Amino acid sequence: MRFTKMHGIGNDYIYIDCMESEPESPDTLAREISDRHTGVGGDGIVMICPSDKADFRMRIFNADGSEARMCGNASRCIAKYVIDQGLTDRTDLTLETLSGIRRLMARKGSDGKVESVTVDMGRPEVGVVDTEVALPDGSRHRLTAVSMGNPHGVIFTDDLSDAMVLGHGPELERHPMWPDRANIEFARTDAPDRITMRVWERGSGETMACGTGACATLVAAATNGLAGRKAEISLPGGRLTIEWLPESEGGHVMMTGPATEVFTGTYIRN
Ligand SMILES: N[C@@H](CCC[C@H](N)C(=O)O)C(=O)O
Repeated sequence: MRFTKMHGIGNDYIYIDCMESEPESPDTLAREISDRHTGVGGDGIVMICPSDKADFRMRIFNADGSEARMCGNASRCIAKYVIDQGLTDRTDLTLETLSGIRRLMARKGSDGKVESVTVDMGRPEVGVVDTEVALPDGSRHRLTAVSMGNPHGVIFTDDLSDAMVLGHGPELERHPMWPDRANIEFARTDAPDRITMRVWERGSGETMACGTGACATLVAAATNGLAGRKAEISLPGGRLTIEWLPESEGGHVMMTGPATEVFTGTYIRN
């Protein structure tokens, strides 16, 4: 099976061109091929498929085989893939996801390849705001729930240590407050337009970046009065610019960041 390894600020997936056919059991494939010791290694797989509603369709599976409804970093990488591979000659595209249709606007660099992409991530849905969650170890965390088409719990804290992220992320992901687990963001507001965060992703563990997570964090920060509606979000793998447009302009969240191809290869399924 041919694949392309790509990443969006370190959030790495194995991209499979499914314009002709889809692999069997993509959930099992995602678990096998994402393994960093016995597979290619990645945070999951992304399938680029034809669509009858948009220019292309995305399916994304986390490293544990669960299918996700949306992925910000993969949306940018798909724009790069389909444009650089000549599957389209347009740079303003639509992408069907399980959470609806998203608009991708790509910019090319001097080498003619896509360098950065802005994604219209749609309207966020804010759930509980600044609610206390208690864990069995006695720790208490205040979180704000935001859906960016997938579920996020954002915790504002100055403690971005491993003890916090790796120690509490797994339990918070599976807290009974979520019907279907959630992605957990640990964020510190450095200024009204600058936020630093780490993310514990549902189904993949800590990743270098999460596009939907960065959007959810900006929305949670603005909702809690901790930031304005536009900020640069720094993640372990790099930076994204996130803007939550005013209600008068539709209230959508716009995400801008790079997309990078790493290598291509052939995976032999046993
Ligand atoms: N890394 C992604 C989100 C991937 C899916 C997520 N783990 C989920 O299960 O919802 C991003 O860049 O948005």
